[in-house]
Amino acid sequence: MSSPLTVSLTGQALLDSPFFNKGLAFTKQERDIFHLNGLLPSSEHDLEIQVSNAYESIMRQEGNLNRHVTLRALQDENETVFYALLDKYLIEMMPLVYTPGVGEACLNFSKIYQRPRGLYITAEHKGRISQILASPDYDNIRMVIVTDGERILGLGDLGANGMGIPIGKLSLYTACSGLNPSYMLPVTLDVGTENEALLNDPHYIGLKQRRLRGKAYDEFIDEFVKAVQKRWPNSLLHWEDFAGRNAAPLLQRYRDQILSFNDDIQGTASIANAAILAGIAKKKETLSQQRIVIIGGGSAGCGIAYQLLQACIAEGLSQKEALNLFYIFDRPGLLLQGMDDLTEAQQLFARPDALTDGGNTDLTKAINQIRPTILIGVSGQAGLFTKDMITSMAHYCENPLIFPLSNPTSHIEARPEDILAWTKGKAIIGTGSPFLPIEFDGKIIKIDQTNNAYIFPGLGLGALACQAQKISDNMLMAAAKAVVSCSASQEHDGLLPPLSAIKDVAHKVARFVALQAKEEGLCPDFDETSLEENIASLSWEPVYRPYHFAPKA
Ligand SMILES: O=C([O-])CC(=O)C(=O)O
Ligand SMILES: [Mg+2]
Repeated sequence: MSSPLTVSLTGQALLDSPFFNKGLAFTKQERDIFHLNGLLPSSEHDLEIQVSNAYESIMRQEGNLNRHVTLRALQDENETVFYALLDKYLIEMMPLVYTPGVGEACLNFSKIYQRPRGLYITAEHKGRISQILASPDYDNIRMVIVTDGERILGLGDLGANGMGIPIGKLSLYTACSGLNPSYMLPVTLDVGTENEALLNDPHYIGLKQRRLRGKAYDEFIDEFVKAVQKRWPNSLLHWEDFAGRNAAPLLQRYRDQILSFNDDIQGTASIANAAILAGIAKKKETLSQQRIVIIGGGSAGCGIAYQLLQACIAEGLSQKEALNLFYIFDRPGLLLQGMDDLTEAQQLFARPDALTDGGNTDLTKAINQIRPTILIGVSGQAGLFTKDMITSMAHYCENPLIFPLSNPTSHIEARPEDILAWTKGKAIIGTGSPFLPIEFDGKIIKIDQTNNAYIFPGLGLGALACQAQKISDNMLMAAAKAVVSCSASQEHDGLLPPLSAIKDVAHKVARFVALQAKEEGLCPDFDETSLEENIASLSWEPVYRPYHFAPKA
């Protein structure tokens, strides 16, 4: 039996606490001690029955959105049942809690909003952020997941409705790595929105003003980061779904000041890197033999390019030789040196020479000239990979690696069944959102969900467990290598380990990340023999522990 927990809540307040509530699983004795008599029907149910009831009530709902709402209501009622359910049915529940279900939830967030969870810090709270964080409810926080809602998946600016994302990511931290949910805080920085539909929607829950920009935005973010650092000096700040224009500058500004990472830039890059390294190993090739086209030069696209560039350099290429392998396309077409308004990240990859014959802006023409071996989509634009593009790619490359990574499913650049048909089953495919295996030519082909969910749970756990001062590029590379090594040790045909192994992956990622931090001198107080103990102290299991009552001190 697990060790007892001291609890000071009683009566309705105990039933209203999702972390402590056991619902019908409170024993007769607990019902006496915690003043629950009369508040619950007589029957005592165990966790197994509660999970099976919850599963049925979710599956009874029609469609992802209703199922997401039912799951979220369960999370707000009883976190033990919620996480025990995720444990048992992770493969079925992940697309509801996470992409694509969470995308639909964010689009409808104002309408499905039920109970508060996490913090909404708005532009009106400027000057008072520390006060908001000061509540004793947040004494144990070790992980803050923050968004400003400007680039929610591939859906764009959803303002405060983007809160679904940090909540969903937090759920996966616990489901995949076991991090204690009471140590995590989802935060939305509501600095306004440019989304006209939301500004005009009477149901919208967020601040109805245009986004803070420039100095006002920077000052607001700075107040928030400093308040987080002061309140929780040993915490990790996870940046999520900021627009390209802010994501990279914020990461650069703060990555050496506070333990932090940007999941869209670094987590997505790390998993794309893992899948690509596994893919080229399968083809018995090296990175230097690749030509890499990335469609979408935002945070994810440049992040992927940057980490692959490091991998090429580690393989022995000079920076110049390595840069020559990359072609990034964004709204103006192929990124070229001298273009106006390139971000710093884009400038590094801007090419010296244009393509000929319209290839700069016509993707099929570009494919014919570049003859890429790897095509990555992080554009957020559904259907951008056309049949012409993909058949051209397969014409020049026997087994092209094709990764339409945009989320949710409705925004994918091409559906895997089409890519398989257009390439006669030759393409090696990874997607950002989940797809069922596809039957092609009598064979069942697994589609790897190349999603940062393979990386961030273990990365966060590992960085906290070794008390890293910051997250280095090599720690992200170590995370990718951990995934590749899990994949190599499993019997399967895909590039990535099966999703069913995601917990083992998270623990291996955590170990690789912590050891890499140690090697780089980024965690001077950490002794690797205490890694498992440190991980255990951050972890939690969805089981009921016996409760002892003690009044609040
Ligand atoms: O949330 C996901 O599924 C992956 C991700 O970070 C994004 O698409 O922004
Ligand atoms: Mg994201």
